[in-house]
Amino acid sequence: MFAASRVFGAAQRRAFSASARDLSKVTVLGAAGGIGQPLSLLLKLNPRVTDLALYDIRGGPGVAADISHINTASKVTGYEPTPSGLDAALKGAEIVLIPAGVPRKPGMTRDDLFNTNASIVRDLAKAAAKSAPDANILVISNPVNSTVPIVAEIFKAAGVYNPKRLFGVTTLDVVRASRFVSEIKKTDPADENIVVVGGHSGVTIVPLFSQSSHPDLVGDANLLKRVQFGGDEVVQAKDGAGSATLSMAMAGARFAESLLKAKTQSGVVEPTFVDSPLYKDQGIDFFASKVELGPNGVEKIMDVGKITSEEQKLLDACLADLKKASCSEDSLPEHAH
Ligand SMILES: NC(=O)C1=CN([C@@H]2O[C@H](COP(=O)(O)OP(=O)(O)OC[C@H]3O[C@@H](n4cnc5c(N)ncnc54)[C@H](O)[C@@H]3O)[C@@H](O)[C@H]2O)C=CC1
Ligand SMILES: O=C([O-])CC(=O)C(=O)O
Repeated sequence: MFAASRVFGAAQRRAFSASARDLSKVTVLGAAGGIGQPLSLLLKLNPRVTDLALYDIRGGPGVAADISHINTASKVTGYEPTPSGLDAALKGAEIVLIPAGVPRKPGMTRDDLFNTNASIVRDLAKAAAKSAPDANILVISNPVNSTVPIVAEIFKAAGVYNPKRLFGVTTLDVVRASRFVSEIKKTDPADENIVVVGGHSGVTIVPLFSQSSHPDLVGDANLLKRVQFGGDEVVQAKDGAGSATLSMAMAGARFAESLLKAKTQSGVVEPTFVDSPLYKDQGIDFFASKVELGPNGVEKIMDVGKITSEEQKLLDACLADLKKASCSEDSLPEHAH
């Protein structure tokens, strides 16, 4: 038997019993993909999820039929790739995860995905603005630094934008940084929680080791490169077969779990790429920093805090890059406006 109890600890199962009456519908758009399938699997194992809706332009019902046989309580439904299927998948969702879109191949940057993924995310955002305007929208599709602002624009155009409910999922950067540090320091990765701020590509990914229990790692060029270009490491190793999927599924499931937990618990904090006041005066509307989550989504956006001069240089490079990304939002496919 493969039970949720083997994956989730006793404390989580107790928390589940307390909140079992809460219905938590979670929708995955792009559920049959490399990320979508393991992400859906992990969500099926999460006792806080009561209703799992799986949508893809191909294969959603098949993945749903498969996952629905797992003996956890949640209901799993797969939807046909039609406008009404998409609307039904979204109706009543509390969380919508979006891993729909194409992944990188070696030699590509995340920005090279923009032309294809911007329109995919735009169309899904339009459907979400109509059928799940109050849901938390968790954007995984790359380039995250641009796809998140696209969702904001679509929700604004529909008159339903709530900045507290839109998140670019940068959790994989935190997961990687924590893992890489634990390898160097021979610690339990579960005890490491490295703060990563900025965005989700190359130099916009800024780990703040000075705020960890290993401040000596500031200036470790190899570690910094692994954190900033961890995605490329996987793209190269997969050699044309895509980018990170399994680690991303874990990271996406962790972020969804944090949001669900934050409905009933205070003090849940995750770095995430949100509509942020921190650098608006520099023309940067979206920025990832530590965010306290709550029942309404974003509860509190924290500033980057105390950092070293070396980290400040990394942050300056990040801000310059994010500023370029913001300026080029005018170059969204014209239909995104
Ligand atoms: N935020 C992050 O940290 C990470 C983001 N990613 C990004 O996630 C995205 C997905 O990656 P993979 O799952 O590996 O790709 P994949 O190609 O394996 O899966 C994508 C899925 O999206 C579906 N899809 C395409 N258009 C759709 C639409 N209009 N509606 C619904 N579904 C649609 C496809 O049918 C496919 O099943 C990529 O853009 C990738 O760059 C990947 C890793 C980490
Ligand atoms: O590198 C990619 O293209 C996928 C991604 O965002 C990551 O693994 O961090």
